[in-house]
Amino acid sequence: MTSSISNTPMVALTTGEPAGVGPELTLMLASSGKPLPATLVAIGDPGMLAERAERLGLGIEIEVSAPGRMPRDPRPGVLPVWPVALRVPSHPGVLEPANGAYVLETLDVAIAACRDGHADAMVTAPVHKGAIIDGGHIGFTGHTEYLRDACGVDEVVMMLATDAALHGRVAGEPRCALRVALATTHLPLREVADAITATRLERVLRILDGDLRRHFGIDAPHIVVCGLNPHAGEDGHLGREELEIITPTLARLREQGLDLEGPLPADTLFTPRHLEGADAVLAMYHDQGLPVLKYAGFGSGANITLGLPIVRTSVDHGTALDLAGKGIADPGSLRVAVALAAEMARRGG
Ligand SMILES: NC(=O)C1=CN([C@@H]2O[C@H](COP(=O)(O)OP(=O)(O)OC[C@H]3O[C@@H](n4cnc5c(N)ncnc54)[C@H](O)[C@@H]3O)[C@@H](O)[C@H]2O)C=CC1
Ligand SMILES: NCC(=O)COP(=O)(O)O
Repeated sequence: MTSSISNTPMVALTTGEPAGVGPELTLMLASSGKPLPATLVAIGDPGMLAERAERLGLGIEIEVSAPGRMPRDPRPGVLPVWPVALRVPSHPGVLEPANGAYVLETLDVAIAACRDGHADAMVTAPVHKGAIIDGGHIGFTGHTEYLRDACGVDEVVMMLATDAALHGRVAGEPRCALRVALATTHLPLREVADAITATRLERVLRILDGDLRRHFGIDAPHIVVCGLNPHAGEDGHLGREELEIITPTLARLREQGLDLEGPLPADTLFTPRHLEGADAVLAMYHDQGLPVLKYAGFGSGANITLGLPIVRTSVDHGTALDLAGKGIADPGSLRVAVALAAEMARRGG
């Protein structure tokens, strides 16, 4: 048992799709010389990581440890790695679906470490959903849903936040401080409306309210909720989900003490007047909320899975295959995700 929350939290960092930027961002972070508020252990193929470090001229030594164990004396310039073997060799920018099983194994190692108390939190570098599915893992849609199932909970909530919004409520927060949670995650747009049920919305809002208190120290979160349809349905003329599902669910939860506003038309919700005083926005679907978030702070935000019994954060971007192996991808979001995971772990997970 190596986790020591009273000192520096121990963060297990999965290195993600091996053909993407995850391995090099991990190495860049570990070799930057800038202090991190966590002790890092990377999970991935040690040979691949050593090869990428050499390719990019990053002066960092890979030190293999047995999963769950840390070197007694973590040293600068040395990255501890819990090894998982690639299934086939990996080259930057070239997807190999056979490595889907490798990627999922790195997640399993991190989840087990968090559950067994060997790590205080997990941070994930990006995976390529298509490659994992093409590798035969048909039901895979993303870390969020994989973690939900692996941790045996009914519902989780994906929330992304810009850096300024990550550390609790700050007086005079800049306008770009945004937390955006999603009522639905990775599913075809065609299926979104059917997925917006009263049961799902109620679970999502309870998790969001509870985890804003637990992880972000916000006592009475004010949550602003988007409508699903244009103009929030225009009184039923442009869709009935607001009248039949969203409005009644919000009313029921308000009676139980949640501080909810909406449903508001999503096109004008993301303006200063509505965002002022909002602790989070609940968007109905992925591309309703995330483009705004990424416009406000791409590269310096983080993705948090709410509703889990463990702490998991991630980057705000994907595998960036076009940049892989070139050493030009920005490690900013990974740094923010590690710092946030450490902060959440210190708050008690
Ligand atoms: N947390 C995760 O595992 C995530 C995984 N993905 C996956 O990534 C794959 C590619 O998705 P895309 O939609 O193409 O998004 P992407 O984020 O990989 O790329 C979009 C654009 O942003 C740029 N970009 C991404 N990360 C960057 C960084 N660190 N520094 C500088 N520029 C960066 C890319 O070069 C590209 O121009 C998909 O399979 C998707 O499912 C996407 C988002 C999150
Ligand atoms: N766009 C965010 C995203 O796709 C992240 O998904 P996940 O793998 O963290 O579930």
